Amino acid sequence: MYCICRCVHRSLGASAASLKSLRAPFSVTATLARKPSPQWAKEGDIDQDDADPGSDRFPTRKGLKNASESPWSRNSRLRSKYLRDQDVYDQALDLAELAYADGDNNTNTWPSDQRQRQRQRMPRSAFTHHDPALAQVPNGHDPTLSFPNRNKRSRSPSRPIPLDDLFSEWLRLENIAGKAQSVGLSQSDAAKVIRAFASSIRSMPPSASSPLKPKTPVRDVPAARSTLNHLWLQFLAKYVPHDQKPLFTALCESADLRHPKEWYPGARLLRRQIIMHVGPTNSGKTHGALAELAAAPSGVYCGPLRLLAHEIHDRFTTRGIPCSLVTGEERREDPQATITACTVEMADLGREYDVAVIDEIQVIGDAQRGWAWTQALLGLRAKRIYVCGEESAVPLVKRLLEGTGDEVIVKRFERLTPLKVSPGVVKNKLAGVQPGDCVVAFSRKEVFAYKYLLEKENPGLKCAVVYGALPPETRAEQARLFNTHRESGYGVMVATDAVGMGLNLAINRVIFTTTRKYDGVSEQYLSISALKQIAGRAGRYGLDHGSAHGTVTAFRPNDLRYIHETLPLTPPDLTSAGLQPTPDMIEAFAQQLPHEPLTGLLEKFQALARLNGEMYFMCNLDDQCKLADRLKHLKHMAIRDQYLFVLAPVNTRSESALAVFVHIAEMYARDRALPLMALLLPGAARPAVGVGVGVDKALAAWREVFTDEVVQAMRPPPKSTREAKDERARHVLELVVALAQQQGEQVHAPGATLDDVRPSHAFAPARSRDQLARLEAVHRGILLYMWLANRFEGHATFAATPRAQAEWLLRECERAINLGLKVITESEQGHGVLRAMDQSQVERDRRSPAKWGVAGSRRGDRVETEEARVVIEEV
Ligand SMILES: Nc1ncnc2c1ncn2[C@@H]1O[C@H](COP(=O)(O)OP(=O)(O)OP(=O)(O)O)[C@@H](O)[C@H]1O
Repeated sequence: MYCICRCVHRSLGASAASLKSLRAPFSVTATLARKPSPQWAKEGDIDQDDADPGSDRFPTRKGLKNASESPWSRNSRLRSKYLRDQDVYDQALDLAELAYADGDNNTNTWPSDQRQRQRQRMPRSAFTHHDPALAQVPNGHDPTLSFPNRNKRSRSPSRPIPLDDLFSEWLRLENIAGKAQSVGLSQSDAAKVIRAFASSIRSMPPSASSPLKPKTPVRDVPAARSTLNHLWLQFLAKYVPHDQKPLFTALCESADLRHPKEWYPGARLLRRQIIMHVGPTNSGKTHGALAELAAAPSGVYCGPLRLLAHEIHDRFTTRGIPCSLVTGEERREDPQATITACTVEMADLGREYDVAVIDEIQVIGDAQRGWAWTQALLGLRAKRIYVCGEESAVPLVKRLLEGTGDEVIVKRFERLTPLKVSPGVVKNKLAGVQPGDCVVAFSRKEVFAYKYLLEKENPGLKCAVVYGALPPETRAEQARLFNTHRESGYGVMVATDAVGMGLNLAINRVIFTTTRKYDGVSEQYLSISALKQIAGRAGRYGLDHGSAHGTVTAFRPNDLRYIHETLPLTPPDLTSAGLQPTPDMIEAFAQQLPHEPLTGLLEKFQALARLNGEMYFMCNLDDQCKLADRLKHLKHMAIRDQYLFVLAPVNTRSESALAVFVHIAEMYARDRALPLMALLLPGAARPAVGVGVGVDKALAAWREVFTDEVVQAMRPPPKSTREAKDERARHVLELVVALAQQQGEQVHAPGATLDDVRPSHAFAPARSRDQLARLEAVHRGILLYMWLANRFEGHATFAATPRAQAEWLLRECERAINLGLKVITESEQGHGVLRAMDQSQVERDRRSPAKWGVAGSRRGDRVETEEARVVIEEV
């Protein structure tokens, strides 16, 4: 008891007033601490992902250093990684004791990365804003129960669960311990408050209207979660230091996200007709919606990818229907157009349309991007909205629109061509791959390894490739090569799961190299939805793929078995839609905490946000927090601007991408011009500008990439005219001049003439995989620059680069990537990668044979079971 009191005392810091106000409640919880309730505090209550505390994944919040700056940050936070076992509360106390004994009471750690990952428990790579390829349902029931590593959030909404289990899950998913700490409680105090809360829930008098009934399994899980959230905030308020209560209340009000329908009064004034086109892939649901859009006097298409927005834009314009294009990075306004093709985040909610199309609605449940679909669904001002996607979204969409007065009509579609699962694996493995096949792997490395091996094994065969890091335009070009393989020779497509959305491919057979994918934490089986989406690419209706149906198969029997069992299943219904705070909300929130850096604001907003948990979840703000952490030195940059910056699509796992991001932000904060070229000089995977690159160097650098050899190798495109070349040359000159001016130099260097840079290409084509990766990074850098330039149009930082110039550079970069893909010949390294993969796969399968329901072990491709042998012989 003495220990406990000492911990509490110390953790409360030096403030006597706070101590006074907190002593009473904590003496109660300290008593409770002797009667732990392990069921409610078992493994997983607190983040378990054990990572290096010094790594970027755990940004340390150092913005405010002492109690006089902010009482919210004065208490110590211990690393929750220690708190993983059964009795979180006792351990918390022990650790607090240890920490204070070490004098380590300034450890200020906020494991938001783990928290969110635990919360969503989904493959992060499956749906990032860089590569939103395939929907993994982060909520709802996953019936692939016979397979391990299934989504841990999965549970049938109708199956009652014990209150204890629900509570444990809620603690973990909502990171309740973290939330308690974010309002100023130390970790040990937070643990005690949680226990007191648990106790109060258990002893609550039964009420007919409450979904929480002591000792009774919970039936309505979403409602129960929502009730817990609500009660928890009320409960927590009691432990907030007295002088902080008004602030706490005001912050809670600013973070109230319970009524998103009311955010869009314009849409609420309309009585909209929502027509849901649902069905499997390749069922014509988008085709039908686009036909309605084409016939409408005005309208908008909202798609999940830049690639799709471009495709729809091209489709309309080639048919003579004027169409504007709006993506985060590009804007091509046609004054004649009444139709717009855009990415869903860019949907204009201020404009009225006759018809709108929202594609791939199931992404509404995505942990990162779901908010954009929620916003489009609730906020679009269109008389008729066609909502296309999976059947799993129907119940959620209906619930979201209840009470809006909108009419919801559901039209169901069937696949236009049958999809068959092959009875056996691919005969002769790599040698058995034929033109029209799409080989699916799950990393860029594997894609190139398979490309190399397939081309080696099958002389004369060429492989097109598609993976997430490729620019959309390059993916489209690779798709074109594959679709015209009789002329181009690119008979086989090797792709990651990025192939699952947005490309019209004449695939006859999809071959899975594996059905497991690393999700950033561990290897998981593909979800039903992801499997269907990829497999469904086979047998595309209307394209000549050489068969009346599509086929799906695998190289390995285990994978084929998974496909056989999983493909007929129905994806679980989505249970909630994503929400994300708007810049206005963050700004209002920030006004109450004027000294708090953006990272802290985002963390606190998440901690205090109130949502209707029956229908909504808060989108993952991990990446935004990471980016915000990188901007914390820019103290004079307005919070709103910082927030807009951190919403930009940046690969937070790439240090060079982060460096480019920070560099642009620094230039912005100082109101300094930053021509795009300054980011792109050779060797400037990191920003080069500001380190004394002069005109001579710049010109030399340009000459380096415009070598005769490169120009010869690239050959001007057939359509290239003298004027086109001159235009390019002018761009180059302008860029050089802009760079020179930015360096405060005059342009007097010899060589600054049109002739010198004609015919010119900005980038040399990649000749190796590393060079290709560099070009891909440059491409992402250009896109980031364009994205920010669009948000901060007219600002001095971006004014130095006209949009046309940026687009030209983008196209040039894509050109170099496209050419690179044609000339790269892989080394033996590829073989090594694949062999290693193969071995580890075999090893894994051997270690866990029973999980398949396959009784037997594997040797290479042979499965030693009667059943499997039959399968193989059937081939
Ligand atoms: N009525 C039709 N006439 C001609 N082609 C059609 C028709 N309906 C669909 N298609 C073609 O069939 C293919 C699949 O259609 P669509 O893209 O609408 O399917 P989907 O169900 O939206 O599938 P996915 O989500 O995979 O794109 C497209 O190439 C489309 O052009």
